[in-house]
Amino acid sequence: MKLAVLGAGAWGTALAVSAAKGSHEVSLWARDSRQAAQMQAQQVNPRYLPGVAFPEGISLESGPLSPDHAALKGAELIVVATPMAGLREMLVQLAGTSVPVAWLCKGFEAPLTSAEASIGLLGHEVCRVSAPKVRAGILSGPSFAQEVANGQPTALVAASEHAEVREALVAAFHSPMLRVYGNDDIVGVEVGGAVKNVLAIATGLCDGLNLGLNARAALVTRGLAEMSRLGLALGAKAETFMGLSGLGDLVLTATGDLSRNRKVGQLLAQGLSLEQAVASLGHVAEGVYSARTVVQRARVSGVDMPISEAVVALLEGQTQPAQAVAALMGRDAKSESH
Ligand SMILES: NC(=O)C1=CN([C@@H]2O[C@H](COP(=O)(O)OP(=O)(O)OC[C@H]3O[C@@H](n4cnc5c(N)ncnc54)[C@H](O)[C@@H]3O)[C@@H](O)[C@H]2O)C=CC1
Ligand SMILES: O=C(CO)COP(=O)(O)O
Repeated sequence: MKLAVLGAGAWGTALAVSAAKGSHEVSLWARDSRQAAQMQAQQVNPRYLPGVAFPEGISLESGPLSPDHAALKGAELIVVATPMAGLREMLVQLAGTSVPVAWLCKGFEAPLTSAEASIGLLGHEVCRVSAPKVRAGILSGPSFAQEVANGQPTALVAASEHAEVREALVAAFHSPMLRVYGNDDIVGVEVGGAVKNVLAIATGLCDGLNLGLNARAALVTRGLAEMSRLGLALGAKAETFMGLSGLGDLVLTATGDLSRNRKVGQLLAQGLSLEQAVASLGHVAEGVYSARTVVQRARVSGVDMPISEAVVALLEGQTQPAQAVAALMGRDAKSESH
């Protein structure tokens, strides 16, 4: 199969490597032509995935993306591997394609304007307005790029309302060490992937402040409850949150030290400013950019998300960690099912 992977960060590169090891032909597009040249020369991605040698079958591309770009020639599946901030721009270029398209980004797009009514969108909502005819989906689930690139066992979820997109993702990426499950609930899968990043900032803070393992388990569990409430309000199925992109990705990201979102929380706990924490990562931490929208969409839907609210207040400097903990612990007693 021939694939185009648009975006040569850690995750796009890891999946390109994984697919090429499965004897697929992969065009890996980097927006930075110097980065593409460096990868071509070294057969490794030194900036975003050092130490992982490219197998045969990966060709490097760059230059402004357009519908007739060489990277897309003959592709049977197009994978957008940019952060959420780049998704719309990519989809606009892909609006006329008849090839299945899937993105890897986990988050809400930032609101397009600063107007109060402007609200951030999930990937499938961005696609609905920017490339409505494209048959699209998302590949998500608990997966640190480094482990997938190492060939360590991983399970992903391919979510789309189109069977053809789910099947293309399975054909491209399912392999002996990478299981790809199908799911038609793209809303639930996208909400899971976006909200777990915000919750991982919370558990990173919790662990950085040495609040204890009980506190972390409480954040994960009550975080799952608020993720599910938002998902149901946006039209997701409840069972999706017990799956790979819900509980699975939440556990991985909230507890795994390879997580960039968790790292942001840990660095904030050490006293770094948000700007310092983000700058020290060298990679995107989508929870930082999605947190405000998670809370905004919850408010619009009448959904209570106290942990996400606390993360926003911390990120925006409106509260300090000790105050946030006191506010969460001081909430009225209530039934666990609410
Ligand atoms: N790294 C991981 O383990 C995983 C990442 N993801 C998701 O995949 C997406 C990409 O993450 P990574 O590859 O890890 O990020 P990264 O930070 O390693 O690399 C980001 C890449 O996107 C490019 N980029 C940044 N802004 C762009 C824009 N506006 N337009 C086009 N290209 C742009 C950068 O040049 C870079 O090549 C994120 O939404 C992330 O949440 C999902 C699963 C696993
Ligand atoms: O999505 C991920 C794991 O599934 C990666 O998480 P981070 O972006 O926090 O590193």
